[in-house]
This record gives sequence, structure tokens and C-alpha cells, in this order.
Amino acid sequence: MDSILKVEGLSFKYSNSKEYAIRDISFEAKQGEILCVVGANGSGKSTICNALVGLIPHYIDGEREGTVKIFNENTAGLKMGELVTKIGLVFQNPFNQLSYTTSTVEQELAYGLGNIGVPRDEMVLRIQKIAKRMRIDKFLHKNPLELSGGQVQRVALGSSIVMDPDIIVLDECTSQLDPMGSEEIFDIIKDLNQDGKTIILVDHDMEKVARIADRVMVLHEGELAAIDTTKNIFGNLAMENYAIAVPDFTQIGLSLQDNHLYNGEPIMNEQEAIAAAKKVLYS
Ligand SMILES: Nc1ncnc2c1ncn2[C@@H]1O[C@H](COP(=O)(O)OP(=O)(O)OP(=O)(O)O)[C@@H](O)[C@H]1O
Repeated sequence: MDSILKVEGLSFKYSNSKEYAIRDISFEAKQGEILCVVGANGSGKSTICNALVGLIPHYIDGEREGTVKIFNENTAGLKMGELVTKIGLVFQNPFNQLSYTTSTVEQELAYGLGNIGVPRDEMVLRIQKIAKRMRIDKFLHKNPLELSGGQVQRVALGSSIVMDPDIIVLDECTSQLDPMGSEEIFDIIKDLNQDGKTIILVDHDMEKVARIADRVMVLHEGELAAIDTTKNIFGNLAMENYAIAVPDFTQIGLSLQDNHLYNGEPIMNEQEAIAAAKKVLYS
């Protein structure tokens, strides 16, 4: 797979801080992959997200070093209006993403398109398509502030996706939702990925990360500790060093391994755990 995103030597120090929040981060994301970013609180996950999408340095002041390239183009030379058509961000709190200048979901979805001068006919088509996809087509004429948290998160996701970016960055976008709302968002993310979108996902729920990620990047105190396939990260890395929980299913495999009952690949999901347990019981 070709690389779509290349980050080299990225560092950032907030203007009100003495310490760098992230230091010398370099990695690539391949086109069409799901790359999950994990790490303890304060390890720099949100800072990286904000730097990838241009909020750093356009809206957040500080000292920034290094480069972010999308399809080999340095994003430092791009205006926010250009960046949002290449890389979109969805925040943890969807209410922070609303424009608060519109009174309906439809206007909210149109907001970014209007800013980049998309003609009205095309706008209507794009909004209809995305509203269906985000399962918000029934709410188009409602005020976003009347919706549930899960519905507003789907509006926030829709307002990023409607710009048709190649890369979507999701910063703990399900952490404030109930399990059903969270599953709905995860289903939509998987659909978008199957359509070829590259996904960069920050999440604290390691079961979900193990289920969805192609690769995992581990941050520790502002530095990149590891980046590898999901199996290699959860199966081989000493996660406790980074204050990250190992997914339960992987833990079952590691316990079987410690007792010399299993020596296969790291276990990532329920099916693999059941297969390993059956082998132990029936062999
Ligand atoms: N606006 C800000 N001004 C000053 N320092 C900040 C700001 N935002 C974050 N930081 C600091 O930068 C470091 C990295 O924070 P960041 O929010 O990127 O970590 P995180 O891994 O996303 O944390 P969490 O999981 O709690 O969201 C922390 O030390 C944090 O205190």
C-alpha cells in the first residue's frame, strides 16, 4: 500500500507551556489503513491530531517543528479551507465541533461546503448522500442542539465527511457515547474505511482497537514508543510500561502461553480466543 500521510520530526510546545507536548514524532500512514493511536492520558494523542489537521499551528499557538505531508504535499503551505478537503477531524465532544451559526442539521452539513464555494446543486446532493450514510437523514430539519449525544456525533462526523477528505482523524469520538451510540459510530468508520478512506483513530478502549486497527501507534510522554501491526503491538509489547491495558482476549492468550498451553499468534478477538481454548480442552 502507498503512503498517504508522512509525518517527519513533528514536535510541538504550547505557548503557555515550558515542556514540549510531543517530541520528534515520525510515522507514515498507508492509504486505506486504520491506524490507531494509543497512550496514557497526556501522552500527546490530541496534540498530534490537532497538528495533523492544521489546528496547530493555524488556531493553537506554540512552537512547531517538523513536517506533515499528505500525498507528498507539505500541509504547512495549505490554508484551512484546502486542508479540510484532504484531512478531517472529529472531536471527542461533538458539541465543540458545531458551528453554532446554523439552526438545522442540513445547514450544519452545508456550512463547510459553503466556505469552499461548492455550488448549490452539488451541495444538496452531497448532503443527502452523507446524511443517509450517517443515519441522520431523518433529522435534517431539526436543530442539532435538540439531538442526542450519539446523533450529534454523527452530525459532527457528517460535517467532516461531507468535505470528502482522504484521511479522517477521530479523537476519542465515542468516549462520551453509550455503547449503542459508540457501536453505530464504529460501524460507520468501518464502512468509510471500506470505501477507501484512511482512518487515524485515537481510542482508550483496547478491545475496540484490537478489533478495528490494522496498525497501532503507541505514544509515551510525548514520544513515539512503537508503531507496528496490531498483533505485534498487543502480543509482544510490554504494554504496562505505557499504562495501556492489554485487550482481554489477548490477555487470555498470554496467560495460556505462560502456562505452556498456547504458542500460536497473539489473540485479538473472541473467535481466536475460543479456538485457542478449544484446542487446550480437546487436545
Ligand atoms: N492547550 C494546552 N496548553 C498547554 N498544554 C497543553 C494543552 N493541551 C495539552 N497540553 C499538554 O500537552 C501534553 C499532551 O496533551 P494531549 O492532550 O495531547 O494528550 P492526550 O494523550 O491526548 O491526553 P488525553 O488522553 O488525556 O486526552 C499534556 O502534558 C497536556 O497537559
